[in-house]
Amino acid sequence: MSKLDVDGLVKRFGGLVALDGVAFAAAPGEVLGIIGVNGAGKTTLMNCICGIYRPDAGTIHLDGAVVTGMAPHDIATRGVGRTFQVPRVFRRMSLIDNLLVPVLKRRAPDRTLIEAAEAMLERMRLIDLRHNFAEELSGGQQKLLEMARMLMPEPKVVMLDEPFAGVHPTLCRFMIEQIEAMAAAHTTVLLISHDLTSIYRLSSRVLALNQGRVIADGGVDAIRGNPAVIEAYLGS
Ligand SMILES: Nc1ncnc2c1ncn2[C@@H]1O[C@H](COP(=O)(O)OP(=O)(O)OP(=O)(O)O)[C@@H](O)[C@H]1O
Repeated sequence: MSKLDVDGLVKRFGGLVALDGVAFAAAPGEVLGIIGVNGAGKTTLMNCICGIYRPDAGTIHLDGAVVTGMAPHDIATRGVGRTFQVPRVFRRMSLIDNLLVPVLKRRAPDRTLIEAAEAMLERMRLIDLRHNFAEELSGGQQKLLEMARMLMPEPKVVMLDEPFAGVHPTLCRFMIEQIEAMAAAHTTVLLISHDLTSIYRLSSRVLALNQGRVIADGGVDAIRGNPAVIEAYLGS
């Protein structure tokens, strides 16, 4: 059984069908790139998987269990983490405290937990700023902090929404290494990006969406040459 199975997913906003029967599966250690022009339904798909939106039809299985329509915190507890297009950090909290938020409801902030948070900040090259407020970080650093916070509860599935948007190229390269490390640790990674070069470099498979439908699902070479994908991009 795949880590994540999505079948027949439909999401409507009034008369607009944002997702129209989306189906795919993603396995542990796989980086599934999700591409599509503006409005294709990429973020809506993530919002349905992590419980922010309740789908109108379809099912989402996580490790074989149905999680469709569950509340975001329940889905997070089952091992799904995500980042947002515009990073959502706790601006007036220190970096260390930002990292403790997702784990504190499970355990008290003992020395081990603080050491784990410090190790994560070390990994993300943010350790020297651990006592600063999150609002003091640059936009790219806030994206790293959000990634670090997402990883703290050791999620099995992570969804990254435009991690490279507006980020300095050096930081982008570092983020790419971090995403490769997540996959190497058998995490299932769903990666939305308009940066097709990074998507093609990182993804083991790519899902192309257009107007809420999957128009292609396959390896990088197959997607690159797929006439429907080329048409969707050139026709926009
Ligand atoms: N909360 C909402 N209310 C109404 N319409 C919405 C809502 N969220 C998304 N939509 C619409 O659903 C469609 C899909 O949007 P979505 O944000 O999922 O696309 P996307 O592929 O992520 O685009 P982008 O690359 O611009 O982020 C769009 O037409 C969008 O306007």
